[in-house]
Amino acid sequence: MTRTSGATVLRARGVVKSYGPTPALRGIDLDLAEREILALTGPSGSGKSTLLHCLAGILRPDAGEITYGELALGGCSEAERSRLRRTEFGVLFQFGQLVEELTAAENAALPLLLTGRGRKEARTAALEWLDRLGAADVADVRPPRMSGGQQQLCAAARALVTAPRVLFADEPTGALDQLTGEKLLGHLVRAAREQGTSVLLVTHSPGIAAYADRELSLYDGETDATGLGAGQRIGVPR
Ligand SMILES: Nc1ncnc2c1ncn2[C@@H]1O[C@H](COP(=O)(O)OP(=O)(O)OP(=O)(O)O)[C@@H](O)[C@H]1O
Repeated sequence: MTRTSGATVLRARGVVKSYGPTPALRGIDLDLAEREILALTGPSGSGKSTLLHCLAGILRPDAGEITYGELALGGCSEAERSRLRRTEFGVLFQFGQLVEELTAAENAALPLLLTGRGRKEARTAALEWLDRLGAADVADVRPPRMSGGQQQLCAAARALVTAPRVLFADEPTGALDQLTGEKLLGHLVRAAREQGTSVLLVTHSPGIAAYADRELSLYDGETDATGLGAGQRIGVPR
């Protein structure tokens, strides 16, 4: 059992988002605590990815408020939101979206190079992260020669190399077989806990959600009838 500190790092209130006539989120409230790993679950089309994109500052909600610490994302310019994603947030998607021409170590070092760190420092940090995530053996391999699991480990190293306060992971194991997926999650969760990163984890899989401290379920753009996810109703955080 892992205790969170309780301080809220990311807060959503009344978040609404539609795509043209299609409502995706109908007024979501959510709190992510420091060091917490929160699983966002629910059926296909329930709004999980849309919510993750809003919380990460990638999409702008139509209504409602999202705050990161004291900072209201709605009041930030695009440039400020990009800076947040480079420095405070990490993102990991179903397909790692690695640069094929670069090795695993070069891919993992990219976020540090983009924030102006030196090549040597960035490479050292990238190698450390690949090692922590169990992918040191592919450090000098390019993505086309890696397995799907190795590619996701490399993408996870890239997402964590800046020591983000929040990691947004959207179905990070969705393209992997169950065993490889659970191995990736095990590494990811341990690494996040070690450095105190909060994680918002979108998943369809109960096996993967079990790695989280708490679960929030979405149905048709809303949290369930009580306004609390299944995990909250049964008294999680575990
Ligand atoms: N770019 C888009 N344009 C139009 N409608 C969209 C777009 N993205 C999502 N939607 C719609 O918004 C709703 C929520 O979709 P979203 O992808 O957020 O759900 P999800 O729970 O993440 O689904 P899945 O588990 O299948 O990824 C769905 O009705 C979906 O069809």
